[in-house]
Amino acid sequence: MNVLEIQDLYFSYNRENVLSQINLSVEYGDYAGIIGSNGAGKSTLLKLILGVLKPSSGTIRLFGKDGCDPRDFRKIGYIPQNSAAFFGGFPATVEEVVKANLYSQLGFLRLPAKKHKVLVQQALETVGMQDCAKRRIGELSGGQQQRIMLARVLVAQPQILLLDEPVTGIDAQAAKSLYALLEQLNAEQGITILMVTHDVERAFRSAKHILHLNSSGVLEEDHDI
Ligand SMILES: Nc1ncnc2c1ncn2[C@@H]1O[C@H](COP(=O)(O)OP(=O)(O)OP(=O)(O)O)[C@@H](O)[C@H]1O
Repeated sequence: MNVLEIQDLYFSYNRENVLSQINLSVEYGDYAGIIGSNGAGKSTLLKLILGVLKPSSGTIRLFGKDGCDPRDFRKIGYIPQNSAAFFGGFPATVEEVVKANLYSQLGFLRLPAKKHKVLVQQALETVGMQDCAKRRIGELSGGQQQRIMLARVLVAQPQILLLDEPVTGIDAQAAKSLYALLEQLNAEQGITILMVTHDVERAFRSAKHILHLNSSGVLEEDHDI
């Protein structure tokens, strides 16, 4: 069964055509990587899936429904490009950053209950960062911050992760262990992953399949490295 189904999608900003005739199916439990050169339209494709942008033509079905239903937002764990740099500037602790993503369960004025604290603790354990819960996020390394970004979305127990360049700006060792973590989340928790990356070599090793968005804005299955 497909979590995401895109048919005949075209998209342009103003008059400039960015994506052409995109067809994509992502099954529950899949781990797919999207590669492509700078400006090919990878981030744009994620924004269309999220419903932030509207297709010029074609259809996007997510969780079996047309478009992105706001009630389904909590089923999506989206990590935008450079989000660690954004959150790294917050004067907040790691657990505060993670807990803030429970907003849909907490409401504005309610204090977190024991179960919310447990969810935060579990999310931090999943990414191996439980010992840093009380530290300021800005004090952590780029690789550690990226793990916190992952914990921040995992705390809401998403069904699909949409990751935009998750290893940008982190060293080779941290990138390797982040990929290992993604593989584990996919294999052991069945979380579906759709990841945009420039890290072609490691993405081929980590993801179950790779799609290439070419410079004409067409998406095709890629079997080469
Ligand atoms: N808000 C916008 N308004 C107009 N054009 C835009 C806008 N955002 C992106 N573009 C253009 O759309 C094209 C695709 O951009 P996008 O960011 O999706 O590419 P990308 O494949 O993610 O690139 P990168 O690998 O560099 O992150 C680029 O030519 C870009 O200049």
